[in-house]
Amino acid sequence: MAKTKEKKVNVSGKPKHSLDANRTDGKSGSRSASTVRRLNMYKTRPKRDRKGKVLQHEFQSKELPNTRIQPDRRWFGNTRCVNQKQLEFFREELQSHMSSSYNVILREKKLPFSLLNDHQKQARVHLLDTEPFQDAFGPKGKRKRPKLLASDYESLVKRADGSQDAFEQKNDASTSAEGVEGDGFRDLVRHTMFEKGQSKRIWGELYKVIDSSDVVVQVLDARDPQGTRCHHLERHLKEHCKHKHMILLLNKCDLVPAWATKGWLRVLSKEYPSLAFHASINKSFGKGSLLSVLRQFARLKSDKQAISVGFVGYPNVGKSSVINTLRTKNVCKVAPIPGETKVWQYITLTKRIFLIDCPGVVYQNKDSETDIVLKGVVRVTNLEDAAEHIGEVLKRVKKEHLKRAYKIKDWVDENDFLLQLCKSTGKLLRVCLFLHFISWYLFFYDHITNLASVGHL
Ligand SMILES: Nc1nc2c(ncn2[C@@H]2O[C@H](COP(=O)(O)OP(=O)(O)OP(=O)(O)O)[C@@H](O)[C@H]2O)c(=O)[nH]1
Repeated sequence: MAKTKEKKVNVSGKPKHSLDANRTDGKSGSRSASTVRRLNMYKTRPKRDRKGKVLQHEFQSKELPNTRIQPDRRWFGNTRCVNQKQLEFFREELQSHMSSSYNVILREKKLPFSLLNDHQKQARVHLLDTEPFQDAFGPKGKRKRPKLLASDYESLVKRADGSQDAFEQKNDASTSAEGVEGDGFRDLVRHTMFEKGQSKRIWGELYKVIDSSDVVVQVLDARDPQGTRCHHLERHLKEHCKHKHMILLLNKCDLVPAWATKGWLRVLSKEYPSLAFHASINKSFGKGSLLSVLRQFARLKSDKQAISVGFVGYPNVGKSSVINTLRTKNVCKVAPIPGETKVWQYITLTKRIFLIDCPGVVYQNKDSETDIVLKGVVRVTNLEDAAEHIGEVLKRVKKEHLKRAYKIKDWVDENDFLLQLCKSTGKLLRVCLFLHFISWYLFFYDHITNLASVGHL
C-alpha cells in the first residue's frame, strides 16, 4: 500500500517560512517556481576571498565579469544634468523669448532663471581681471590705495574751479543751442501750472499701480503718440519687472484719419502689442480686441486667481474713459480737463480681471511750455496768455486745413491770423485789448531791463 503523505499541520499557528514550498497563501495555493527562484536569489551570497573582497557574485555576468554600472547624478535626487551646449542653447532661447513682447513665459517659478544671470555673477567676481594677483594680494606696500583726486586743499579748490568753469561753458552752449533766453527770466516766471503731473505724489501713485499690475496698458493719444509715450517706464519694466506685460493703446483714434492710425500701429507694434481704441460707452472701437487680449492674459496667468491691469499715461489721454468703455458704465470720473483722476482706483471687470485707474503722469520735464499746452496737460482756461502758443499750432497744422476750418484766405503771422479770425467771428475788441496789453507789457519789460543795464536798478 502506498504510504499517504501526512500533511504537516502548523501546530504552533505561526506563519510558515517564505521559502517553505508547502506554504499556502490563501486561495492561490503554493508559490510558483519563479517566485521561489526569486526569493532564493535574495539568499545567495557573493564569493569572497580570505580578506572579504568580493570575487564574483552569483548573478554577475559571465561575459563581462568586471562590468560596473556607471554612477549617475540622477540616483541622488531630482536633478538633471545638461552639458555646456545645451546650457548655451537654453540661455539663448530663453533670452530671446523673454525680450520679445509677444511671448509669455509660463510657470516661471519652475524655470532655472539663475542660470541666465550666470555671466553677471562672474563679471563681478573676477577680481584678477582688473588687477594682477601681486597688486591685489601682494605685500602691504604694493596694495591698492584710494585714488584721491586732490592731495591738498589748494589743488582741491583748483579742481573745483575748473569743473565749475567747464560746467558753465557746457550749460551756456546748450542753452544757446536750444534758443532759450539767456537771462533765465523765463525760467523764474515759469508757472507751477506747467509742473502738473510731475509731483512726487503722482509718481508714487504710478509706481503703486505698476507694482500691483500684471499687465500695464500704456494709453497714448493718437494725435501725438510719441509725445505721450514714456520710454523711462518701458525701460523700467524691461529691466526690473520682466514678468509684467505691456500693451500700447492708441486712444482717441476717432480724432485722426484711419491711415494715420494704421501707420502708428505699424510702428508701435514692432516693439509692443498695440491696439487702436476709441473710448465711448455707446460707440466704441477696439473694445472687443482689448477685452480678448486681457482674457488671454488672464488665461495665461492661470496660477493666479485674478490678474490686475493698470492703465497709465499722460493726463487727459483718456485712461478713465477706456475703463468706462470696458465696463459700459460710468465707474470712473471723466472730464475734459487734465488731472481729474487724483488717486489710483480699483475696478472689477470680471471675476478674473481687475482694472486699475492711475492719475495722469507727465514724464518729460524737458518739454517747453508750448509742448505742455499742446499735449493737453494744462487747462487752457487757466493760461494767462494762450495766444503765445498759437504760432506753434500754425507751424504744426498744414495751411490748407486751417484755411478750410476757419475760412481765412491767407495770413502773415500768428497775430495776423488771430486778427482775421476775430474779425470773422466778431471778437475783435477783445483781441485789440489783448494786443494792447501785450505791447504795453513788452514796453514796460524793455524799460525795466534798460534801467537795469544803466545801473538804476
Ligand atoms: N474724441 C475722443 N475723446 C475722448 C476719447 N477718450 C477720452 N476722450 C475725452 O478725453 C477727455 C479726458 O478723458 P479722461 O478719461 O478723463 O482722461 P484721463 O486720462 O483719465 O485724465 P486724467 O484724469 O487727467 O488722468 C474727456 O473729455 C473724454 O471725453 C476718445 O477716444 N475720443
